[in-house]
Amino acid sequence: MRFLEKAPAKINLALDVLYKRPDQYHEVDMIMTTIDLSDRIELSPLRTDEILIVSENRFVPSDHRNLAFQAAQVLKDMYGIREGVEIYIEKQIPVAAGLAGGSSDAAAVLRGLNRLWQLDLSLEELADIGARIGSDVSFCVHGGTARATGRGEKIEKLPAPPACWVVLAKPTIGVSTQAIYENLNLDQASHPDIPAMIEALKQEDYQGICDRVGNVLEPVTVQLHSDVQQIKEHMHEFGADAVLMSGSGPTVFGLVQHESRAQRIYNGLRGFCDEVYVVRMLGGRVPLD
Ligand SMILES: C[C@](O)(CO)[C@H](O)COP(=O)(O)OP(=O)(O)OC[C@H]1O[C@@H](n2ccc(N)nc2=O)[C@H](O)[C@@H]1O
Ligand SMILES: Nc1ncnc2c1ncn2[C@@H]1O[C@H](COP(=O)(O)OP(=O)(O)OP(=O)(O)O)[C@@H](O)[C@H]1O
Repeated sequence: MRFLEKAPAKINLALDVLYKRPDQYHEVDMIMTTIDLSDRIELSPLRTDEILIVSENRFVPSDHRNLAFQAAQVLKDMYGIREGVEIYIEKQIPVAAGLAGGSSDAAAVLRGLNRLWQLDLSLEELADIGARIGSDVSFCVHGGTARATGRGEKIEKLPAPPACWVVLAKPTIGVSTQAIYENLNLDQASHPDIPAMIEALKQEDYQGICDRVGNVLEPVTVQLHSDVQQIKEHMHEFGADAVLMSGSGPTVFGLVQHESRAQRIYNGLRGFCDEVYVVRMLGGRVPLD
């Protein structure tokens, strides 16, 4: 028997950093939402007691460095499971992009193994376990739209944004999340208004959401990689209603309400950027054109 799980990417509609903690992590306040760009995870029981990672994507590690491997290992250790599993990862989310691809794969493995191994854990319990693997994993266990605080592991559900299209453009550079946090100078940061963003979500106020997107990590990544700024400018030029870098980058997203506009931005950006995607915001409540 095989168990299938979808592992959707996330974007940060707002990302604020409050201070650096003694444990070297940063206290954050973020609004995250899942988008319709997903990896597919397939879990198959093995006769041998091992965790096997299979993926055709050459950037995906096939050993303990894979967050999906770590998710399976944590569950095995915690619950004394003496069964093996093959984890097949069909990768659609670009790697090291700021879209939480690895974290979402790990979250999908937690949800899937909870079923396969009949552990009967709640999403909250799985999210707590996920926090041991990475700061974005707890959010990815729940998906949807949420405020994430602490180092990212404290999750409060929020209403989904109004239906809209998301254009993603990833420059061909890799970004280390750790390096971006280390280069952040909080004295110079311009902080997004998180309560106002939450209010806009509650009011289903698309323009309000667009007006309030903000990411304190964006200037840090832009300083190191000028491509990110260029892509942002092109997205604005081609008519996006809001433009922001996701997470620690380097992927930039643009929001629009109409598919025709999304297509125009896509066509315009293809000239500058190899990896461009048009996807829907997940959990939108109004039918899209
Ligand atoms: C940038 C975001 O993706 C926004 O959603 C997250 O804050 C980062 O989440 P992540 O990639 O799951 O991060 P982790 O794997 O837990 O941490 C990677 C590194 O990022 C830095 N880090 C991460 C999260 C956080 N709240 N403060 C940090 O300073 C730490 O140096 C850490 O060693
Ligand atoms: N399942 C996985 N898929 C992709 N990369 C993985 C996975 N597990 C571990 N990695 C490693 O993690 C690194 C970061 O990849 P990932 O795609 O998760 O980054 P990201 O989207 O920037 O994450 P985040 O937004 O959570 O900071 C990669 O360079 C890769 O070596």
